[in-house]
Amino acid sequence: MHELLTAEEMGRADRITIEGGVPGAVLMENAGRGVADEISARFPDASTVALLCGPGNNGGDGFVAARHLLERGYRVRLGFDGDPAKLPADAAHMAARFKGAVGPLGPDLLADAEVIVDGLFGAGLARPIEGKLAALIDQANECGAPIIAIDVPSGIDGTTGAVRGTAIGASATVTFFRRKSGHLLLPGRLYCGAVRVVDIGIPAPFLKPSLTPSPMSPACGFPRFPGPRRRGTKYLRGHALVASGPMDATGAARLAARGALRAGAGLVTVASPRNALAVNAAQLTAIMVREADGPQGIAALLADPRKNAFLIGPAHGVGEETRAMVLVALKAGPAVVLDADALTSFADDKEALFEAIRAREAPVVMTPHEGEFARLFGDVAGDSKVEKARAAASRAARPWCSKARIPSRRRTQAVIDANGTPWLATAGSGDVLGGMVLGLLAQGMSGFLGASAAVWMHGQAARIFGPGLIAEDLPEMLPQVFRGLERDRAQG
Ligand SMILES: NC(=O)C1=CN([C@@H]2O[C@H](COP(=O)(O)OP(=O)(O)OC[C@H]3O[C@@H](n4cnc5c(N)ncnc54)[C@H](OP(=O)(O)O)[C@@H]3O)[C@@H](O)[C@H]2O)[C@@H](O)CC1
Ligand SMILES: Nc1ncnc2c1ncn2[C@@H]1O[C@H](COP(=O)(O)OP(=O)(O)O)[C@@H](O)[C@H]1O
Ligand SMILES: [K+]
Repeated sequence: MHELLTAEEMGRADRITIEGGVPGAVLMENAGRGVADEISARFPDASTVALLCGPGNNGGDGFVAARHLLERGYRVRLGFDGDPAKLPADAAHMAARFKGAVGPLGPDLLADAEVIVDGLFGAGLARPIEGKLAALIDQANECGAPIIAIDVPSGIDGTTGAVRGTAIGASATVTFFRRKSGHLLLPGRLYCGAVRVVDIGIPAPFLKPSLTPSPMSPACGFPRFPGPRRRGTKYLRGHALVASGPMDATGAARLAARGALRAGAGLVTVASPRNALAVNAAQLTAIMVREADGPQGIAALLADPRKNAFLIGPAHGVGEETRAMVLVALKAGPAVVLDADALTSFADDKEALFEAIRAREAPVVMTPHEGEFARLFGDVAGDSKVEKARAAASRAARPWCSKARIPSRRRTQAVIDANGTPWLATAGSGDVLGGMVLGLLAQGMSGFLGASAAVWMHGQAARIFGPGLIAEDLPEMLPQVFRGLERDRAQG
């Protein structure tokens, strides 16, 4: 299951199911029982469970879970402060069916809890949590007992992943029907723990996956992942070209070039300014070096149609020359990856970049980090990163990639990466990512799939290496990433 839903889409799924004849109380019963099942499976030996129930249907799920836990022999401490008469109908029904004691929502609930169930707020979170409930959330987080969140940790926006006021830090989250985008987007992802999806009886045909983002995984298109052909040559695996910065800033291009080579490009060349030729040549072996000064130099190299993918930006320098080189490349035939300085160089002339992108057919992938994104697309509207990314993509009207979120030209396709690790927060890791995208485009992958696959592989490489990672390590982990993919494919 790869689809993700926004809170609004989930509400629509509920409504359509209920209108189709499945009572809301049945959905809530299934949801709450799913939560109780998760507690039973995870904590078979616990005796005391505290349930925090809020004023909406998330609280209703809590009442259902409490009833099942009571029946299974757990000692249940349920906190609910509201007026039962003001609960939504299904939640009120479930509150009436719960026969255990109900106490106030306060720190006493947590005193001897071995497990805490968070049913304060789910999809209906409408504003920042404040006052007494915010304090209770902080106390729950600090008390040391594991917390199981119902649907989404209270305080996390299920669509954007933003923290509203404060938020429950869950060990696990039990959600219903499908994961929501807020389970994957940062910072939400860090508050969810393991996310388990429970089937509550919403029929799958409701889904129009084209309207939803997807968590990125090999199943999102890796069956079309390129590899060498049995009787192929290196020329059939593409020739990637990377523009080097000046003499004192060449490392980024070499990192990217190594990423492209390890990602499988048949040939990789660093296009180097004359004054940096010796530095580059002294540090490259399988990767070639060619002289290319300014836009004419790049145009001359790209006149060879076998050079089918070009990356510019990492440590390239911001200014008129970089701008001119980007425009030359966009006029030529290869797939183009724009990163870092290649993007910043257009901060004051964005439309020139977008026009040049719109005027070409071959793929363009942009890999801005947050700062670079803001320089080019700071004024785009949208509540979530996904919406902002989609708005930006439609402005440039091309597939693009923004570290960890990749929408395409078609508004319908968006992917959120869930594979990255904080070990990637190291100088030059983004340069390697740009090179990996380049290497996949050189092998003929589309902009969208190439960028998606590269971001996933980048995270996977970092996971395999683990602690102590530096950018140079990333390309060297790719053989293991490929082996893992082969293994998964062989095992079906
Ligand atoms: N629909 C279905 O069939 C199914 C739904 N299911 C479950 O329902 C959940 C969604 O339920 P929901 O829509 O009732 O919203 P929920 O998250 O309980 O909160 C709304 C309440 O909180 C209040 N409130 C909001 N923010 C607040 C704040 N900061 N501080 C204080 N108060 C705040 C808000 O007040 P208001 O904004 O109206 O003043 C309102 O009273 C969903 O996550 C899933 O668990 C499952 O059972 C499957 C079947
Ligand atoms: N804490 C983190 N968790 C997951 N991924 C991260 C984290 N920090 C950085 N990354 C990833 O590392 C890369 C850093 O890119 P960037 O900032 O452009 O680095 P550089 O310019 O040094 O090459 C991006 O792909 C980003 O998503
Ligand atoms: K919750």
